[in-house]
Amino acid sequence: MGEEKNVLTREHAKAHDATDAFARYREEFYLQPEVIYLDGNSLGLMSKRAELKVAELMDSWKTLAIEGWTKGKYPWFFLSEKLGAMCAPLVGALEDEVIVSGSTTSNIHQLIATFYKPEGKRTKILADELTFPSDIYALQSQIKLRGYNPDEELLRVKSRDGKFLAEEDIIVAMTDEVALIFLPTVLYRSGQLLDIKRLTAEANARGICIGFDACHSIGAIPHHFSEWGVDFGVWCNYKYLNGGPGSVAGLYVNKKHFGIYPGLAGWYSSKKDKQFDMEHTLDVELSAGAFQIGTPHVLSLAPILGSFELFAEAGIEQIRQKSLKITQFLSDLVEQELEGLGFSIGNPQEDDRRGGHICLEHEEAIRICKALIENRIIPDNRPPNIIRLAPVAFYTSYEEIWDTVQVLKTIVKEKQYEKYSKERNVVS
Ligand SMILES: Cc1ncc(COP(=O)(O)O)c(C=O)c1O
Ligand SMILES: Nc1c(O)cccc1C(=O)C[C@H](N)C(=O)O
Repeated sequence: MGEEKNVLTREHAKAHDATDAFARYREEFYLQPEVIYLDGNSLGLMSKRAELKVAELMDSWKTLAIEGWTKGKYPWFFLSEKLGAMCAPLVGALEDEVIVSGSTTSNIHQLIATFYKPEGKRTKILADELTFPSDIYALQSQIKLRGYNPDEELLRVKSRDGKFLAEEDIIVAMTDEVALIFLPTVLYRSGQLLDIKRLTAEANARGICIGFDACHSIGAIPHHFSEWGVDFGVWCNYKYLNGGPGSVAGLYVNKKHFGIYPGLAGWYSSKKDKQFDMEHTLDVELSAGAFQIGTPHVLSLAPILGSFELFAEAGIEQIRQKSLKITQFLSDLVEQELEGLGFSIGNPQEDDRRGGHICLEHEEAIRICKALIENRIIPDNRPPNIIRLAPVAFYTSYEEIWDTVQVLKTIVKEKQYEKYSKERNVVS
């Protein structure tokens, strides 16, 4: 006799919520009434801490004006570095290996412009065919700027199944023609978590510079970039880090590269005590701060200040444990409650192979998403057939997960989705 699996019920969800150490953090966020928000992998919710810091930074502008650069509770001139130090534990780096600056894509440009050094036969950039389009556009344009043809120099490791990447295939592609490797930590559609440590070791062994786009892992998964020898990393702060729409992004550069001249230099690349000498010779900052360009977006930095406080209090390891438990609960409920309704789980099941969102596959993904939204459950969808559901440690309850799966069952059983068009929304 096979082991009888316990049937999960709403009572199980309630029991998990009753013992969830993160339940108390829900009151730290503005939860929309009667809404189950599962799109934190695209845009995180506003926290009351974030709101407070925006008010404080606005007040510093009001009361200090130009003196706000060096006076007040959060002197603006040093704010990017302060936030970098607060973010460092989330990527496993030294405080001065991280800076909060730019946007994800502009930081990709900055770091590829800095570290892509095509020479002789070593001219290729190794990426992958599943990576986020903005990453590819940035890589293509950077290759063109060097006078090379991206069709020849940009390599994209193929997926064997259209969902996942095999580390073996990536390693085989690390030939002596590769000048730089740029990969996601977590794939934005399938939620696959790559073996960053292994890939970095293999790249280092071959003398190839390797960087990662950590948009879908930072704030949900612990990293040890510095210890692993990762050369550089980029990420946005508006997803799991709840920094607000369009919030300033983050980047990491390993200390072994300190002193390198930034590919995209500006006066904020300068050593702090030299910047206002106004010399035409840039005295490059000996930290990740060298990869800033211009004046920091102070009011967009403000919410991140509040949000990072919550991460410091909660701890990324504890956040990951909640995330693993609640995404597993969602997966188990999908298997139990949605059998025979055309759904499949599209992300890896193993804890050490999955990120913070569940990739739920269905041929009617777009229309089911529209029906979920009408039921006030907020996911998003991605081609070809993916509904992304991201339970977030800080503000998602187990009972919300139970309710979500019940609504999914009703939407499909009653064919509620049939009333919607098959076209995706302009922003999805
Ligand atoms: C993996 C990944 N890389 C890059 C981007 C682009 O980021 P941004 O628009 O902030 O430059 C996103 C999200 O939009 C993303 O998910
Ligand atoms: N950056 C976004 C935007 O400017 C508008 C709407 C969504 C986004 C996102 O972050 C999408 C997200 N990176 C994704 O994984 O698809």
